[in-house]
Parts: sequence; C-alpha cells; structure tokens
Amino acid sequence: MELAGLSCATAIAKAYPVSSFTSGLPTVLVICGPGNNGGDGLVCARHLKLFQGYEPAIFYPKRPNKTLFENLTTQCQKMDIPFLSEFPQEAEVIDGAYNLAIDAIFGFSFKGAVREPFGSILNTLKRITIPIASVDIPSGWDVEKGNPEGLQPDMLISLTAPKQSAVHFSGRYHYLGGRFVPLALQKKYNLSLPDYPGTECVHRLL
Ligand SMILES: NC(=O)C1=CN([C@@H]2O[C@H](COP(=O)(O)OP(=O)(O)OC[C@H]3O[C@@H](n4cnc5c(N)ncnc54)[C@H](O)[C@@H]3O)[C@@H](O)[C@H]2O)[C@@H](O)CC1
Ligand SMILES: [K+]
Repeated sequence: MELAGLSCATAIAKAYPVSSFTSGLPTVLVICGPGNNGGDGLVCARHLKLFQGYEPAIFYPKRPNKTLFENLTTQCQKMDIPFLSEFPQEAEVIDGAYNLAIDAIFGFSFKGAVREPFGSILNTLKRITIPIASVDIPSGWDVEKGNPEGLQPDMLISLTAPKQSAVHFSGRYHYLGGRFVPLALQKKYNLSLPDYPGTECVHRLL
C-alpha cells in the first residue's frame, strides 16, 4: 500500500506539477473509500504533502476499524492534512476550493449498486469541472466492463497491472504504478508488464 500510494502521488506530480496550477494554492481533494483503495488514497495524500507545494485535504467518511487504516489516518493528521467533516454537496464549491480531485473510493473489489454516502459523492464528482485522478479504477466502474454512465476521470493510475476496464478510459493521462511484482508472479500469471525506466515507480502508458 505504501508503494501503491507513492506511485499515485508520483504519477500525479508528473501529470499535474505544482507549477501547472495557475489559480491560487495547489489544493487537492482526496476522497477515500472504506477499503484498500481508500488506504492508497491516504498514503498518496501524505506523499503529496511531502512533495513540497501540494495542499491535500481528505474526505474519509467510512473508516474501517483496523490498525492499518487508523495508523494511516494518524500519520496524515500529524502532518496537518485536514480531514473534511462533510462532503461539499455543490460541485461549484469543490471547483472553487480545489484544483484537482483524487478518487480513491473504490478499486477492484467494488460490486453491485453504490451504497450511500458514496452514491451522492459520486454524483457530485460527476459534475465537477476540475480534473479527477482515479486510483486503480474509476470508482463505480465494473472492473471488467467499466461504466459509461460513471465517472470519466482525466487521469488513471493503474496499480500492479491495468484492469480490463482500462480500455474504456478516455482521459489524458494513464500511468502504471506499483513496481513490486516479482518476476515469478509475472510469469505465473503471464503478465507482460512494461519496463519501468531507471528507478522510477511509475510508467506512463498514455
Ligand atoms: N491486493 C493487491 O494486490 C493490491 C491492492 N491495491 C489496492 O487495493 C484495492 C482493492 O482493495 P479492496 O479489496 O480492499 O477493495 P476496494 O477498496 O476496491 O473496496 C472495498 C470496499 O468497498 C466497499 N464496497 C464494495 N462495493 C460497494 C458498493 N456497491 N457500495 C458501497 N460500498 C461498496 C466494500 O464494503 C469494502 O469496504 C485496489 O483497487 C488497489 O487500489 C493496491 O494497493 C496494490 C496491490
Ligand atoms: K478509485
């Protein structure tokens, strides 16, 4: 999860460098879901804060009662990353306060109809005009079929390997992150992963 979150922050810093935010502070809204995708979001927020300049804020409405996630939350709090107590209902409020949204709500374990509060959150995110960067899979997408009615993010950071639904991604930036798959596993599952350049933890696919 540390490496996945670091990959996300690194890819985001490449696609949206601090210097590219022309209006005000480089504020970033990170929306974290209840599973490991949300954990990746917490780690990503922490690394963005460590990359000088970014001003992340986190919305984390459903927090699992597990030490891992409690520790990740504490780390963010101790780094003075604010946690929002409510999600802005108006898309315009998000557009006015932030320059980028990071969707770390659901990953490959999402299934069925979206339950609240995430249905309302996704509906608001569909209306914002600032770019959205999705961690692993755009939230609300079927892992294989995608979701033509769902979020259409500007950026996708596929972790470990792109999921089948990534063929439906129509945004500007697609990165692969998570440079941690041992060769034996790549061979076992017949994965043809691209070579990561040098010591990079991300590889740009699009
Ligand atoms: N396992 C791995 O190999 C790796 C996993 N990683 C991350 O872990 C993610 C998968 O994490 P998880 O398996 O924890 O699952 P997710 O984070 O995809 O989501 C599971 C959570 O969402 C909830 N949920 C599912 N469907 C829902 C619905 N319809 N409405 C509301 N809530 C719903 C579940 O109750 C559960 O709490 C990946 O997408 C990726 O981001 C990465 O960190 C890289 C490595
Ligand atoms: K996601």
